[in-house]
Amino acid sequence: MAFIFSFVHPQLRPIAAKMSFFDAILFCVVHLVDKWGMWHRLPVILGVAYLGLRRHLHQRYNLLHVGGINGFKYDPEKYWYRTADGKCNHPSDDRIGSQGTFFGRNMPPASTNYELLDPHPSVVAAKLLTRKKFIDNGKQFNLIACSWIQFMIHDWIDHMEDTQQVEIGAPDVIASVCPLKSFKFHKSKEFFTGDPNMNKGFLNTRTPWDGSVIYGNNDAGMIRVRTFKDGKLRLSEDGLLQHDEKGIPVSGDVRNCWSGFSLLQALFVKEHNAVCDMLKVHYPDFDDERLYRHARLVTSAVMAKIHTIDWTVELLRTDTLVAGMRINWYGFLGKRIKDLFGHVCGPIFSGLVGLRKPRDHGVPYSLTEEFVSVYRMHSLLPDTLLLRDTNSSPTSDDKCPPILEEIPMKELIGLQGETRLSNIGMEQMMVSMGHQACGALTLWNYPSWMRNLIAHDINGEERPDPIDMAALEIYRDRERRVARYNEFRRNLLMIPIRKWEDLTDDKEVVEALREVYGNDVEKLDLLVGLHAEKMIKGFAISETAFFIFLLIASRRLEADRFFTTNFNPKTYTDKGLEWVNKTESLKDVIDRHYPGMTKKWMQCSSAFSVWNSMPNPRHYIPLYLRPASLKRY
Ligand code: HEM
Repeated sequence: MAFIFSFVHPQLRPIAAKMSFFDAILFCVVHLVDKWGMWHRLPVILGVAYLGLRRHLHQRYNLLHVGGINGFKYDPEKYWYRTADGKCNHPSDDRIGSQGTFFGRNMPPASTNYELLDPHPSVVAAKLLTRKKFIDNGKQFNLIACSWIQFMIHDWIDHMEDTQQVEIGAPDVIASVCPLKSFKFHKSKEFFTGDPNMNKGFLNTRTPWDGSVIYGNNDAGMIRVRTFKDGKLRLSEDGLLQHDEKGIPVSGDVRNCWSGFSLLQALFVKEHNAVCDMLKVHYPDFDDERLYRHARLVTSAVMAKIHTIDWTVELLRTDTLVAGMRINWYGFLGKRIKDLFGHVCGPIFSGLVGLRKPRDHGVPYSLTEEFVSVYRMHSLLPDTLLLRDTNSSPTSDDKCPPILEEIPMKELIGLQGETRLSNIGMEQMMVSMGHQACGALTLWNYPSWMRNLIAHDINGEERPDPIDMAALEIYRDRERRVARYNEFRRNLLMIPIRKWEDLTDDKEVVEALREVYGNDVEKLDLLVGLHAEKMIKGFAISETAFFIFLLIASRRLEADRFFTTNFNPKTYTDKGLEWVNKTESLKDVIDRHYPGMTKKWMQCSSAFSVWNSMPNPRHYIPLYLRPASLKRY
C-alpha cells in the first residue's frame, strides 16, 4: 500500500519499501491526515497520537548516525554525575553526544546539485529576508523567550570552524542595498567520519542537554566558572555575571552573547548557587565537589523542564501541544500520579523522564544538521530594546511600566552590552524584556543590523571582519548540505509544494520568490521556505520546522541517562529531585530569586508571554486536577 502511495512522491519509495506492513498502514494514515491538512484540528488525544505516529515512523526510517563511536564502556556508578565535556552519558559508549562528536542527520544530505551561490545568498538576503519594518509576533512571545532559545542553543550546538576563510561579494545588481559589498568568514570544518555511508561530517563543540551554557563544555570552561567553595559558581554582588580583566563574562559560553542572553546565564548561576545552599543544609557532609555535581544535575533538569513544559508550550500554543509536551515529561497519567508513584509504566503513561533505560532507536544520540537549520531564528530579535522605568509604579491595570529609553540592539552586544547591562541591572532588564514582544518568524523581518555584524569568537573576542548574517545563514545550510525546502519536506514525509501558491497566499511573496528562484520550487532555500510558509494558528514557527522540533525534543530527553535511568533520588538526592519536581516554569525561578517582581509587573501566566497580556486560558490539565493557582483559567 505504501509502495503505491509513494508513487505520488517517488523520493519516499526507498523508505516505503523498507517498511513493515503495520508501519505501511501508519504511513498511509499520516499521509492522508497531512493531505487533508488537519492534524492540528484533531481532538487533543487524536492529535497527540498522530504526532506519536510521525515520530515513530521518522525515528525508524530516517534518523542517521554520522561518524564512529569507540564502544568504550565505563562504570556508570563511578560517573554518576554530568562530566565537564559531556562524556559518559550513554551506557554503551563513553563518547556519544560529548564535546567534539559529529552532528547527526534527520535525513540524507541534499541530493540536488545546485551550486553554493545559486541563487546568490546576498540576493536572497536582500530580496526576501531583510527587515523592511519590524513585525512583532503579537503578544505570544517576548524578548525573554527570544533570549531563552539562544540560551538553549548555546547549551546544545555550535559548529566547529575551519581556519580557512571564504569571501563572498554581493553581485552588482543588489550591491547598493547590501550594507557590506563583501564579507569574510570561516568555513565550517569538515572531518572524515570513517563511515563509508557518510564520508564527511561536521563536529558539534557543545555537549548534551547538561547546562554547558553556564558550566562550560570542557574542564577548562568548568574551572573558569567555579568558586570551588560549597559547590558554587562565580557571580557578582549585583546578581549579574562576573567579568575577567578583558571585560569578557565569566560563563559557560561567551560566543555572540548580548545582554539578554547573559541575563539568563546569571539567573541560572543564581539558581545553581541556591541549590547548593539548599543541599548543604540537608546534607552537611557533602564537600564542594559533591555539592557542585548534584547542583549541576538539578539545575540542568530545571532548565530542560522549563524548556519542555513552559517555553515550547508558549511557542506552539495549541491544546494538543500543551498535552504533548506535558506527556513527554509526566506521561498520560499526569504530574500528580508521577509525584506519588514515580515512573510506573512506560513512556506513554509515565513520560520519557525517568524511563528505566535511555532509548536511542538504534541510532547513537547526537543533535542534527537539520535541527540547527530550523533553529535559525534571528528574526526574533528586535531593532531596539525598550527600557522600562521600574522605579515608577505600574501606571495601568495591565502592570506595564512606562518606557524610559530605546536602546539599539547593537549597543547591547558583546562587551558594550555587558557594560550597559551592569548599569541597567537585573530587575529593570528582566521587566523590560518581559514587556517587549519579539519579532515574527516571517519574510522581510531579518534584523538589518545583523547584516553588518561584528561577531565574537569562542573566547568572546571581537572578530576583525563584519559579516552579513542573513546571507551567511543561507550559505551555511548549503555548505552543510542540508536539503532545500521541498526535499526537506519530502524527507519528513510531508507533502511538498508544486507551485509558489502552495506555500503562501501572499501575492507579494509569490512575486518575490519568482524573482529570486524563477519557477524552480526545488531550489527554494530551507530558511526562506520556513519563513514563508502559512502558519498553523497558535504556532510561532512553521509546521515544517515543528516536525524537527517534535523529533528532537523527545530524543534529547529519552536518550539522556540523567533524564532516564539516573533521574532518581540516588543521583539527584531526595531534596534535589524534589526541587526539580516542584519547579514548573521560568516564573517559579524568577519568583524564587526576585520575589515580588512578577507580582508587581506581570499579568500573564507564563514569563515567556508579553507580560501585560491576558493569562493563557488553554490548559490541558482537567479542572478537577488543576492546582489552586490555575483553577481560574
Ligand atoms: C544578539 C543576539 C545574537 C547574535 C549576535 C547572534 C549571532 C550569531 C552568529 C555570529 C552566529 C554564527 C554564524 C556562522 O558563522 O555561521 C550565530 C549562529 C546561530 N545562531 Fe545566533 N545570534 C544571536 C541570537 C540568536 C537567537 C535568538 C537564536 C534563536 C534560536 C540564534 C540561533 C542561532 C543558530 C541556530 C546558529 C547556528 C549555530 C551553528 O551553526 O552551529 N541566535 N548566531
